[in-house]
Amino acid sequence: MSDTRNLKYTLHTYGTDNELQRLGVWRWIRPSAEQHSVPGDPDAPKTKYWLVYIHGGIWRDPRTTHLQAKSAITFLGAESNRARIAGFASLDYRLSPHPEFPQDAATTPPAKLRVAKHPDHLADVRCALAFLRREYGVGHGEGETPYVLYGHSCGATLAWQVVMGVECGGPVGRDAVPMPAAVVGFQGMYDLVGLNRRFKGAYRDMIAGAFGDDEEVWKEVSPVHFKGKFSETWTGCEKGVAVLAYSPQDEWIDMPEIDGMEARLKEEANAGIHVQTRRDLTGGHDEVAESGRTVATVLVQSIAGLDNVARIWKMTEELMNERVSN
Ligand SMILES: N[C@@H](CC(=O)c1ccccc1NC=O)C(=O)O
Repeated sequence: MSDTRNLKYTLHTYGTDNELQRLGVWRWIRPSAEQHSVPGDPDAPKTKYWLVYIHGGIWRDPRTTHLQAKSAITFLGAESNRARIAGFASLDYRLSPHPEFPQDAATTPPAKLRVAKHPDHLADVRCALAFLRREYGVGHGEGETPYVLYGHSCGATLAWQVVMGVECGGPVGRDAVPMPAAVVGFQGMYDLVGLNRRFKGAYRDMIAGAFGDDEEVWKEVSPVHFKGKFSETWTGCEKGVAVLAYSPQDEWIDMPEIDGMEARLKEEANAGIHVQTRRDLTGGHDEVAESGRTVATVLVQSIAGLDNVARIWKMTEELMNERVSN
């Protein structure tokens, strides 16, 4: 099953200030053949998706890079998946300082310095997504290829912040950032204040390293406390899915983190937000991200979730048309 021979990897830079303003793309080597069609199933879904990853590392860990996506990509890079996956991308973004990896600002070239502060991380993620839209046609508009945005830990936070439209200035306007078809969070951080409180302040320094000391800011950027409406900021959400994937063996992120996000999203169930929650993954916090099999399985299920939503829309439209013609 594991195979990247069918894929060609390209490293792109989407910014010039820092070496982490880069992203990896894996595309099928042979030009896209006709879609496979499943014999006998006229309703077989035909949509292809890009899969776009945002890694975690609590906004600061230089050991985690876009290459973390590789293990799942090797599982999904089998020729048979060409029919459903348009390509893979994985983003790096500027990081905040990490106390175990100090840098000397006097001697380190600026492009290598890890001194990002919120909203730098998010501004980079948005630039990267706008880059994918320009260069690869990834997006939610007419003629664009839809994508699944998946993230691990703070990567899941960043994915939701894209959807929330958290203010971050930066060079990319809101309209340039394509909205995903699905948002998939693995071991996600959704409530920075609540998480830190439940862990008795253990995360204070890590979160402050990225967001500063003001807990009001932490709250503002936390998807659980989003004051707006996901159903309004997430263009196309009624045809999309939100997936919360969680392994209870996580030593860093507890179940209430998932419960809180699920409850927040379900507040908007009637406004078109479709939530799928899995609490049965296995492995510790980082193990989930490193397990290509686990990540790949959830991504395949997310695409199946999108297919279900598409099928329901199609049935509804057919029923409506019948009514009109009767
Ligand atoms: N390995 C990371 C720790 C880390 O990634 C982390 C720790 C606690 C809760 C969430 C984490 N990662 C989220 O992106 C570090 O040492 O900075």
